[in-house]
Amino acid sequence: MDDLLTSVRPRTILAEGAVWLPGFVLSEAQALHQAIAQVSAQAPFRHFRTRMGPMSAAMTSCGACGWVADPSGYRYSRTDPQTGQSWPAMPDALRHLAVLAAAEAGYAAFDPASCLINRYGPGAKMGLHEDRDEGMPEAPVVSVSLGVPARFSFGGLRRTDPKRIIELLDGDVVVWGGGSRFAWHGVSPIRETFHQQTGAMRYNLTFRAINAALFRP
Ligand SMILES: O=C(O)CCC(=O)C(=O)O
Ligand SMILES: [Fe+2]
Repeated sequence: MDDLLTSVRPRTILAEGAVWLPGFVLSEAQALHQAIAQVSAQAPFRHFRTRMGPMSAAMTSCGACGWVADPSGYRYSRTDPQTGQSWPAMPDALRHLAVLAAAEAGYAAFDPASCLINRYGPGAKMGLHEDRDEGMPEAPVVSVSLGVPARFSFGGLRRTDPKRIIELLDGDVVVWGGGSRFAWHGVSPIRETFHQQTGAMRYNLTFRAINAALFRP
């Protein structure tokens, strides 16, 4: 079955430096779910409030720093503002898969400092944006999808550039770096469907190398 799906959904270059690896982590989904449960037991999922209101995706992080947002802006922080503690360490299984996926996409020696975990329920989305706050333009972003499908838009370096829309399924990985490191991307509202492991939820993990000079307390 895996082989069939893999042949029907071959790896695809989305743009220069951006590769979609369908099903790349499917066989490790169980370990990924365990890692998410372990991280979120220490650093619970929460909906950050930005200037625009609460985000529809719930988030948590692990690693040396985590992504945080409040009405004053976005940043990477060494501590979880909700608990006042350091973010949980990045589980080895997560780091290992992210490094493997990066290498598979042509990025050797990827060293992620952080993994941001997004949890999307039905209707949750992520508006078009660029991942710009990492200060490591040479390192890619490695994005892992689990659970129900998502329509992912992947564009160019200008917000208005044409977008490719792909359906990300359980176990899919997208890696973007090089000429696509600052490509605009976003997630359409999640449709109400069911997945054996996650119910109505979709999880997305993005692994990022981050310049330590940018970590805030
Ligand atoms: O959920 C996704 O597929 C993308 C998430 C994303 O772009 C981000 O967390 O910056
Ligand atoms: Fe992003």
